[in-house]
Amino acid sequence: MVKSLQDTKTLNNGVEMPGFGLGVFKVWEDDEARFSVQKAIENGYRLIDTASFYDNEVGVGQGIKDSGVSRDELFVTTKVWNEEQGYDNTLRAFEASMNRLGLEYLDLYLVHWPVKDYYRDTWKAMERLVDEGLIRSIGVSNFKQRHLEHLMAGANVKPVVNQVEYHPHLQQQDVKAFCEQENIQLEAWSPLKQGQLLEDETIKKIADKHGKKPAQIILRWDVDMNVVTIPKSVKEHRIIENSDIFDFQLDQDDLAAIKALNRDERVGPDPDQFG
Ligand SMILES: NC(=O)C1=CN([C@@H]2O[C@H](COP(=O)(O)OP(=O)(O)OC[C@H]3O[C@@H](n4cnc5c(N)ncnc54)[C@H](OP(=O)(O)O)[C@@H]3O)[C@@H](O)[C@H]2O)C=CC1
Ligand SMILES: O=C1CO[C@H](CO)[C@@H](O)[C@@H]1O
Repeated sequence: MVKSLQDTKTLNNGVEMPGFGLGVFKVWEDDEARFSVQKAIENGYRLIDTASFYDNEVGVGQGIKDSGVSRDELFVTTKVWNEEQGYDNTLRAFEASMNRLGLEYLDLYLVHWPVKDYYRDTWKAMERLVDEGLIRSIGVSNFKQRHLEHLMAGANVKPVVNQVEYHPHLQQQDVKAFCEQENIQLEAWSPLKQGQLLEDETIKKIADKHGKKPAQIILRWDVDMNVVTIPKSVKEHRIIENSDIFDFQLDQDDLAAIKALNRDERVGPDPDQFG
């Protein structure tokens, strides 16, 4: 169980991954990405989640350097975008991401979406990059059980993480259970449903009960569900607020009330549309 911002999960390859981090989707300006990343790290975050699609890897890399925290204390994730998939393309995309980030090695590289006919070749390239010592761990994002099974049937390396849309309105019971069975760490994207869950009456009531903010209730729930979470904010006070979730506990009534909020409702695409 993660009990502090710095606590880690042990992945299926033995690597330690922070249980909580910063996401930077829609932080389109490098200066803003640089600021958020620097502030997050200064305030104790150790996991940063970007993607080549977010077009801010340069800013993320600068924020990491500005923070002054040593590279081996940080856990940096980026992702290979859909148009970059396939064996040779992935090798090229990885090199380009690393040049933008200005890093010598990457902690976690994810297949961003299970693009039909490509993701197995993408994976082969990622396995090669692990062999070459350029990436510590590889994983996937937006994979359903059938995608994971298909990938693993032809893989030498098992994915360590599956990063999926996950929040009280989309509790992903099936994929969560499969990942738990396979020892693949689930990671939540859009944990706040891009802000849409912050006005939910049930969440607000639980927040009032604990003297916390709605975002903190949702993020604490992620931690309790054993799901790594990466809320995005570009505001320092929210970056701090989002991580201030380790001084209280949700009780059984809270957990039951949040469980009942599930509607299987997405804010992003359904992975089925990629094949
Ligand atoms: N693998 C994938 O396909 C995907 C991965 N992701 C990853 O997941 C991360 C998180 O998801 P994301 O889509 O950004 O959405 P989130 O669910 O993290 O919500 C972010 C929104 O909530 C606001 N917010 C954050 N904290 C608070 C707070 N305490 N109080 C009020 N408002 C708040 C932010 O505004 P403000 O910045 O102004 O504070 C922003 O508008 C992404 O940044 C990205 O790294 C996201 C989508 C898809
Ligand atoms: O990472 C991402 C950001 O969000 C988009 C949709 O909301 C996703 O398509 C993309 O995977």
